[in-house]
Amino acid sequence: MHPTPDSASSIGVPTATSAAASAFDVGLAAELAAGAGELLVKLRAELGFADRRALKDAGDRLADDYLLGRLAAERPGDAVLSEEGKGEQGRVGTERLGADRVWIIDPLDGTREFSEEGRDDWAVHVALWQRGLGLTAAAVALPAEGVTLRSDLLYDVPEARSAPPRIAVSRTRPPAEATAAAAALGAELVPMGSAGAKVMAVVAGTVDAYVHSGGQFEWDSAAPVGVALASDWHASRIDGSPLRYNNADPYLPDLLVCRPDLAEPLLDAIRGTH
Ligand SMILES: Nc1ncnc2c1ncn2[C@@H]1O[C@H](COP(=O)(O)O)[C@@H](OP(=O)(O)O)[C@H]1O
Ligand SMILES: [Mg+2]
Repeated sequence: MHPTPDSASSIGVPTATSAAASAFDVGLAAELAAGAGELLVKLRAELGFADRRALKDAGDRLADDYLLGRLAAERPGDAVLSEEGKGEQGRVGTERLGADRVWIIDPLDGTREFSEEGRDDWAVHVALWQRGLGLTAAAVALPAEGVTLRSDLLYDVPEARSAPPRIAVSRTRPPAEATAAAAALGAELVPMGSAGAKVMAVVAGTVDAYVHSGGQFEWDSAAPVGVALASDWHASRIDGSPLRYNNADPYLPDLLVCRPDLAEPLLDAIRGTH
């Protein structure tokens, strides 16, 4: 049973998810991501953009407190890995390493863009990792667009376009691999903030690929990758190996998310740069 997509807040159509995925977990992921997103939209309106540092800090704190509070209430037996969390719930925590169910959350991805007036490339990530199964539920809210993408909805891979491919990259640190891959494929680079916003631009068909390297953590990609994989988009490390989550060290420095037909050409081009 899948929730009916609400046309105002969701795109995509219901999809068959793996038997391991619980509709309740995906529903919670989407509710929490959208709920944190609403708080962040209000905060932006209240604080304004005069003090960007204060806005970023307040946003991180507000969304993290909300998500940790709701997860503690709704799923008290589960562990959490959060960018903002501290101690057992943060990057230095070890409790999650023995847990069977771990929520991997990025309360505010694209913090820089969140603090810039008029930008909508920022996101809230909520994913569930389960031992032996990997990512089984995921939601990415794009609050400034009023959209939440989720792993129980299908985001169809469109027909290949005849136009040159478009590759999303970090606005502030576009990796050399992406520049080289773009040159090899005659592709155009599209600078954008937030890992979540970039992966969602891929599954929405706005761009054809997202290439990142040079540093990132599990929370930056878990929920976006969970959404993309559930709809059969390609997601891997840039050497083609699988993305693995809930590692002792959550550093996960690179990824490629793209249309399946572009995976091999892009991986070949990236390999050529190494
Ligand atoms: N070299 C790096 N090291 C650590 N984190 C990085 C990184 N490059 C990008 N990221 C993180 O990945 C997210 C997307 O970055 P970008 O917009 O540059 O593509 C941001 O998450 P946060 O906004 O949650 O910190 C950013 O901090
Ligand atoms: Mg992030």
